Amino acid sequence: MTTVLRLDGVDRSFGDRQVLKNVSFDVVAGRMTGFVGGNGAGKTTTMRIVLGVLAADAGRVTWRDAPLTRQVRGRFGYMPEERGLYPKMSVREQVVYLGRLHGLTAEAARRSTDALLERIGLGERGDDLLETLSLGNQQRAQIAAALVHDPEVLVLDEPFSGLDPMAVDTIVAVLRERAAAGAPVLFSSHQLDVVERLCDDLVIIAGGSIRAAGSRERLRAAYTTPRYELVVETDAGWLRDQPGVTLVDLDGARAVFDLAPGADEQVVLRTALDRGPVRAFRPIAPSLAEIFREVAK
Ligand SMILES: Nc1ncnc2c1ncn2[C@@H]1O[C@H](COP(=O)(O)OP(=O)(O)OP(=O)(O)O)[C@@H](O)[C@H]1O
Repeated sequence: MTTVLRLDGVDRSFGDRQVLKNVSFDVVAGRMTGFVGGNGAGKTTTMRIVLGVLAADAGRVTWRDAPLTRQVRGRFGYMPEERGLYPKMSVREQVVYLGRLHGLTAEAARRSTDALLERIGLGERGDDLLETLSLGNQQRAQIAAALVHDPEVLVLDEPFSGLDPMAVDTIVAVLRERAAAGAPVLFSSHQLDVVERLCDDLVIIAGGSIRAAGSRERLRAAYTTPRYELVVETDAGWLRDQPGVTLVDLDGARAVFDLAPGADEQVVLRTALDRGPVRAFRPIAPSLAEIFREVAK
């Protein structure tokens, strides 16, 4: 897996308040990286530094092992937190304009804009002024603006906020296509369910420090105890006395429990079978919300 974008020891203060502390993480080619943190954790500040809108006090941001230049950043697709399309310009006109700014010919910019607007469900609204669109549709237009020049990497600040579930699905599909075609996507969000569905890699920030980073599977394995669901036919209360078992939830014949490191789930299953029929026995993957609570404490 090739790292394309790397942050290495980035610090940033505003006045005497340090809001980023030694921020380091990698964005890998072809993958979707979710950048997750609570309000004020430092996501926007980090993304602004990546895009060169803000300078870091210390540390480096590199692109394919070389310092990030203005020219390289020109090949980035950016959706800033403050958005920034013109309310009084038509959607198509300004997406074309942004494509031209990024070096596309007029013809290429028009073609790319029309295809994108169609793809994200704004085909019929292209000639409308941005300000006449609903907030969700304005957000779709912002996504089109970030994608028009077929960027090599996408850096998106809260791309899903304000979108209805159908719009989220559309945008998720478009971003997945881009990632699969080679353009990695770094996106911030505090909608953990969306991040969970979308990202391959996760970076969790809290209080300006990176608390965890890596593939979703690795983080799942590293930060949570193995959890299982067992459904039997009679009361499952006997689980309480099983070595290594901590009951999380017991509802008659259904139990959810954590298993201590080294304890064998097969032993629990065999004990259950000795006592009668087993209707279900399965590991439960921890949700991203649980991992987040665990590492952002
Ligand atoms: N220009 C600025 N001047 C002073 N403080 C700032 C500035 N920009 C950000 N901050 C502070 O830096 C901290 C990190 O803010 P940032 O916007 O990066 O967080 P965030 O993770 O994007 O939060 P949110 O999810 O609420 O947008 C916050 O405490 C914020 O108040």
